[in-house]
Amino acid sequence: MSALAVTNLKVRGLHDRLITRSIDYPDATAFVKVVMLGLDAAGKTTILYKLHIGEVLSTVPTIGFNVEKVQYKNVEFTVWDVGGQEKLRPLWRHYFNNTDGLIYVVDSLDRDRIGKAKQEFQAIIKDPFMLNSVILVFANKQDMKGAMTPMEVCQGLGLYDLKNRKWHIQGTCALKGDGLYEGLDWLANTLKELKATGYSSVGPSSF
Ligand SMILES: Nc1nc2c(ncn2[C@@H]2O[C@H](COP(=O)(O)OP(=O)(O)OP(=O)(O)O)[C@@H](O)[C@H]2O)c(=O)[nH]1
Ligand SMILES: [Mg+2]
Repeated sequence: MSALAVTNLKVRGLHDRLITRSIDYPDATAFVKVVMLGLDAAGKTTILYKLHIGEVLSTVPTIGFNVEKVQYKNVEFTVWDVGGQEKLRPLWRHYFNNTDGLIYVVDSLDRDRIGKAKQEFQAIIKDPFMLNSVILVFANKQDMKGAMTPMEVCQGLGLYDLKNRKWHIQGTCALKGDGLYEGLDWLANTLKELKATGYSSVGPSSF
């Protein structure tokens, strides 16, 4: 867990859900909490900082979590990036409460572990705290030769079999930033639509 993440959490953390204007992004009018999960080395931390500061940082495997705010249009996303190593996965469920959306990141080059990625994914979305959260899958590392296409990742995770869930898959390259904002666009629009239809997500997001 980085010192930066701890500082952010303590100073800006839980009170964020209670305020209507953000210190970080004063023009934001909607606030959502997103948890970003996936197997180790899928690219979660790279994605988080590409979105947060627009740069590719040199990463080390995350022990614990990073949390940062990202604005897209009028929406302020609080994105929790949780370490994906096997020994850390039992801790994922501690981040599920009050979550509006799941971003599940897959290393599209890692054909050997797509079965494991599916197993972990299915366990997350069946958790009682995640039953109402919308699902955005990033089929990451699309820049790599031999990477699975988003459709292959979709089949690999069993997305087509999901019933009564809002989901979307997006091919991404975190290093270049390709696809990341398209994914946030879908998340923002989908959460807005749900709110407009009176469907209440578990989190107190305020569109
Ligand atoms: N080629 C390529 N490499 C990427 C991409 N995204 C991330 N990587 C690389 O993948 C490696 C792992 O990235 P991380 O962001 O640390 O992965 P993580 O999902 O946070 O891993 P954990 O913290 O262990 O769960 C790093 O060397 C990144 O530079 C991508 O889109 N393309
Ligand atoms: Mg990480």
